[in-house]
Amino acid sequence: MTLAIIGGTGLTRLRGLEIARREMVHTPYGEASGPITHGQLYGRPVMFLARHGYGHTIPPHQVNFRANLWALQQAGAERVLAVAAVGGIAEDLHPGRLAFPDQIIDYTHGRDHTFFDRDLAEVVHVDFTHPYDADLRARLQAAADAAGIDARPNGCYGATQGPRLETAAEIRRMARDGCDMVGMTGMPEAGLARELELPYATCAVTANWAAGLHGQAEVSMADIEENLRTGIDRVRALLGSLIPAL
Ligand SMILES: CSC[C@H]1O[C@H](OP(=O)(O)O)[C@H](O)[C@@H]1O
Ligand code: HPA
Repeated sequence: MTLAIIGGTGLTRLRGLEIARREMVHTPYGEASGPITHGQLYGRPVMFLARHGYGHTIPPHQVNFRANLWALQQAGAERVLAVAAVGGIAEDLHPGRLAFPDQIIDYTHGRDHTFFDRDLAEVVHVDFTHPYDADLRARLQAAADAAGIDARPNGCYGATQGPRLETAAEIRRMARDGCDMVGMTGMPEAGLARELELPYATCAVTANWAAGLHGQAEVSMADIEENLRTGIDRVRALLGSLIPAL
């Protein structure tokens, strides 16, 4: 099963990927964030797409999620691993730690969030009780354990609209709602993957404490960049454990 990796903030290329070709897929939903890179990583076929573009120029609310997911499936992806930077809300989601969320709450608005809104013979409602693929999550956890990487095996991802960060009150509300982490791209990405029946899981990389937590006066972009360097190194190590075992 060919794995597609969607790289988020801090992961715009896959180190070690032996590139075979780049493919620009034109979709009925417009252009994806960029070409899909096909290649071999650890001896397995892998494709890669940078969610915000290869130069990180597309803000979260303007990502064409429909085109991205559609393009990956057209290009042959059979499962999708999303890498996503998040702010930690739960006490144990400290900067640098990885997590494999098992639930999601959608606080986004105005995004093109479904494939089922045109040329329908009938109205379609997909099941989304468990938004992330259990098998891929289990493989991620096994890979983390095998590589000695400390990762939270679950958690609820709260997807906000961005591009601004949240207020302290918004984060307190999200904590009351049960969110363990906050990011800006988890939805509609996860929902669209489900509509296409693409198994989908997220490796979240904690970049910062979410707004207002642990006495921080403001969220510092410099801290985020530094924490992401450590976090993304862990993601690369995780991929080195995950992919050969696929
Ligand atoms: C302050 S960084 C915010 C930026 O990082 C995350 O991107 P991604 O999910 O693609 O890794 C977050 O969603 C925001 O877009
Ligand atoms: O604190 C955050 N909020 C939303 N998205 C994020 N992505 C990284 N950190 C954050």
